[in-house]
Amino acid sequence: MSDNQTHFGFKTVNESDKAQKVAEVFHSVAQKYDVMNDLMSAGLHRAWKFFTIETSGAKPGDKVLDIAGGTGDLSKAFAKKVGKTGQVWLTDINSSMLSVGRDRLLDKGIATPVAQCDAEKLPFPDNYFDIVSVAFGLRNMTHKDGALKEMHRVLKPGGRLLVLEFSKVWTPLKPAYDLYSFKLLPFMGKLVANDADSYQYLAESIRMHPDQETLKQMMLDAGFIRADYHNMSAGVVALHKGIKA
Ligand SMILES: C[S@@+](CC[C@H](N)C(=O)[O-])C[C@H]1O[C@@H](n2cnc3c(N)ncnc32)[C@H](O)[C@@H]1O
Repeated sequence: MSDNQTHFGFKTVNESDKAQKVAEVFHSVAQKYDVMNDLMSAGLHRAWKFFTIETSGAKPGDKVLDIAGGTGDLSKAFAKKVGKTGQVWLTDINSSMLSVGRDRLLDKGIATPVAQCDAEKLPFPDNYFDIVSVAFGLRNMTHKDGALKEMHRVLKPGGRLLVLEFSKVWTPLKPAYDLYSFKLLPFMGKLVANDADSYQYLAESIRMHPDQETLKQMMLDAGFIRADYHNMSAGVVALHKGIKA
């Protein structure tokens, strides 16, 4: 792959085209995103997110940045933890996902700052947040190393990064997981969201994402210390955590 090319699922595309293609996926799925999440994971994504929040150690008064926050699941849970003295920023590059998220939070009585921004160019000062989270977002970014450096920059010394992402599944489960991802997922996407292609991209992008050890090394390379991960559901997802020194 040449310097200015990257992956969009299994396809090789110009770097300049990837963000647009990812944007089309999330504009298309935004309205059905939450129902599809529950359906595709049989509700498990709730447990993965619960574990993420508990691992973060968020406490009253903390400042939290939820990157690629989409429809706001993590922001909602963080807001409860940090209370009125804390701050949670729901951010995402995609206006459709963000407006679903903002409305959901407002419906729950949570008034939190919302900002449309690219994780690769965060509009926040250095050393500002106690916690940065990114759930199922890193996989979609063009320059993952640059995004990780930005996450490191905006964290205070001692601050934590939590990356919740699909990862490499336990090998004996791979055939069944492949069948599920490449046959059933696009079928469900077509049925519920009238969009098989976006869910085909989901399955492909998961396979192209760095595995547990590679992502851990990428976090260390971005400047994090004590980077480590915890597999969930046999490695279907992993929660990586790193600290800014
Ligand atoms: C699968 S959704 C995850 C939403 C939410 N975090 C959750 O766990 O339900 C991925 C999100 O990543 C966002 N995203 C993709 N590239 C991004 C980027 N460069 N910067 C910020 N957000 C991005 C998409 O717009 C989308 O809302």
